[in-house]
Amino acid sequence: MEHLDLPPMLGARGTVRLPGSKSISNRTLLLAALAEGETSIRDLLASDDTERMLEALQTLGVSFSRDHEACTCVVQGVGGGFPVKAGDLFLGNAGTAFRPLTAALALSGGNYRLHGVARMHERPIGDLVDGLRQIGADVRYEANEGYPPLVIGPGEIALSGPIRVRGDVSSQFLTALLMALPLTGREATVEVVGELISKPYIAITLELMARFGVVVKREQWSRFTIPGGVRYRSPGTIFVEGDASSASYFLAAGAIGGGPVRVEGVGRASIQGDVAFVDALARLGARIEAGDNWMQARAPEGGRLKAFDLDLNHIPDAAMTLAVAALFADGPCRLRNIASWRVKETDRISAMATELRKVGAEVEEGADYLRVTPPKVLRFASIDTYDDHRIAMCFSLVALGGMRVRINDPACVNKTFPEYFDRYAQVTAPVPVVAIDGPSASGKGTVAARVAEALGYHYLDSGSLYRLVALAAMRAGVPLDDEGRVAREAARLDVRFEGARVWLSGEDVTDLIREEICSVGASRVAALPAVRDALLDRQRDFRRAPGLVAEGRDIGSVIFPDASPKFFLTASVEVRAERRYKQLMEKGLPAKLESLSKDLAERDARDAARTVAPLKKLPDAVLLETSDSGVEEAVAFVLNEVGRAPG
Ligand SMILES: Nc1ncnc2c1ncn2[C@@H]1O[C@H](COP(=O)(O)OP(=O)(O)OP(=O)(O)O)[C@@H](O)[C@H]1O
Ligand SMILES: Nc1ccn([C@@H]2O[C@H](COP(=O)(O)O)[C@@H](O)[C@H]2O)c(=O)n1
Repeated sequence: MEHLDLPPMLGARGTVRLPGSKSISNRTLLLAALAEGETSIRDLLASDDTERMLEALQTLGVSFSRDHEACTCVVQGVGGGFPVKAGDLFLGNAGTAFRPLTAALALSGGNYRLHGVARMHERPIGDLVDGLRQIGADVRYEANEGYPPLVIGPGEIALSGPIRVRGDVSSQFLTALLMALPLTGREATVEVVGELISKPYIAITLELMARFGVVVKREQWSRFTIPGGVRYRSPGTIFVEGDASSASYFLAAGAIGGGPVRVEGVGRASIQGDVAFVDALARLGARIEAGDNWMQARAPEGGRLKAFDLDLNHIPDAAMTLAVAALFADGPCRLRNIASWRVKETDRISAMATELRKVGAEVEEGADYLRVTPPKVLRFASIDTYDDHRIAMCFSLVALGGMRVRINDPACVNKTFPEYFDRYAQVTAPVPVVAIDGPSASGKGTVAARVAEALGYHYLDSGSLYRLVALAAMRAGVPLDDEGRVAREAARLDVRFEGARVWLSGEDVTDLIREEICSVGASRVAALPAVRDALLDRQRDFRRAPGLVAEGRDIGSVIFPDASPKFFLTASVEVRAERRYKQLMEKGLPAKLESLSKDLAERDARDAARTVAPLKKLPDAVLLETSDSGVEEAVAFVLNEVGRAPG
């Protein structure tokens, strides 16, 4: 499976222009299609869910033209029911397309089949179908009672009493009925059974219907009346607000990562309920500012977010972002009244609990709540995303805790925000890595350690890990060409670095691993792909704030390909052999110049010839030839490239 590795971040700061709201985009497309006249929709979201809606409308005989660059779509309304009276519609996992189209097609007098991806066929739709059947609609289940796929025929529509629909599973059932009922041309009343959840989404529906000329009379949140004889009429041009749910990731990034992070395209004047996310974030101590169409978040005065216990029924989607923000709170947090999570793209309560535990949180999962106790230290985790865009987006925030995180199947964000990770990269600052690769005894270690000290960064001598593996394998009697067994030694290496000293299973082996037997052994085990794999994460874990200087053979190519700057440090083989000879003599270790020179040449040849992560100068690495220059000059050169004057 594809994955995206996000490095640990130093913080977040900047401005993001948001893509159009999914909820507004798909409602507006349907209303524009059903309306009389031409509607120019500006700032329309381009994502999987809107594509499914547009494909369906095209199949149903609605014509439109799109300017992808300008995010504009001009829809020629059909002025009532759809002209095409038969069709097979695939709607992916787009609830905002599936539910409203079900109701509109049930009142369009044709024969249709609606289906989607496997998960869509697990998401309940029975309450909507029951509501439609009350007025004579012909809607049948193709497979499982209460779930898509659906088969729709021309029903005998009769509006006598109020239509009763449950409001406590998904507010989209009510939205679907409300948007479709004007197609009957008659007065219709809908009564909500049970407590209506996610009310702000109904507010969006009513607001958009009003913009298309149909004003619904609302009594509390339990009774809605559509007047008789009304028709949708195009408002001409309509602007789609930025997506308030998508804003939540960036606002949380500002609150966790210092900020300020500002989002543009949605603000206090929004019709989307999820703008209330900033109020929740303010309860966590984040410093919030907002205007009509922008919002901004910064970290709390004291830096850390406050623990919370909140009813989040009104912002179910943005609430997922708070579940991840809880990892950064100063105590256990409770997210309440979120039962609707269970019937979304996946069972979000269960999925979030599973993934939060992976990064080290203690999580209690209830039927309609989550209690998240933040870990003392975040753990690296490979986050499964369950084909759920919001899980991918909200877990990207883990990297702001200074811990790298892997997001599996990152393309799932295409559902609502295809450019999410690009925008995320624009407002986050990864922990910097300076990479120094080069052949043996070129001076990488000496230079890298000095540069790290000057910058106040951490230091990784990756070669010492291969030396340690060779030593551990030799001690365990494992032949150095037995890839599986050597890799197991690498995976369970019990190693501790303390300043310049290295400890293997409690023993100081600093000098031992510098002996030629370990040098040669290291270069042999380093050619084994399974061994390199086993040491990958161990090396990546060295990337911690405020930064890292790492040296080896594949730092710039494999371990930290995003390192900047990268150096290739080298010197002639004769010069390097002499340096190594001198170095070993000074340490009182045995050495012969001729055999050192031969060994170095052989190691270099082996390192350069191996199939995995061979030693080579990368096109984006700066060459540093030190045959005729000293350590001070090399250190000054690197610091200068890093943008820091040697001092
Ligand atoms: N530019 C230089 N001029 C002279 N001596 C140098 C220079 N750079 C490093 N040295 C010396 O060369 C010796 C070998 O350097 P060092 O151990 O840093 O190399 P290395 O590339 O890290 O080796 P290895 O790959 O084996 O770990 C050290 O004693 C160091 O002081
Ligand atoms: N990134 C790296 C680092 C080292 N190796 C191999 O380990 C041997 C010892 O490394 P030193 O830097 O301590 O000399 C070296 O000869 C390489 O074979 C590596 O493959 N990748």
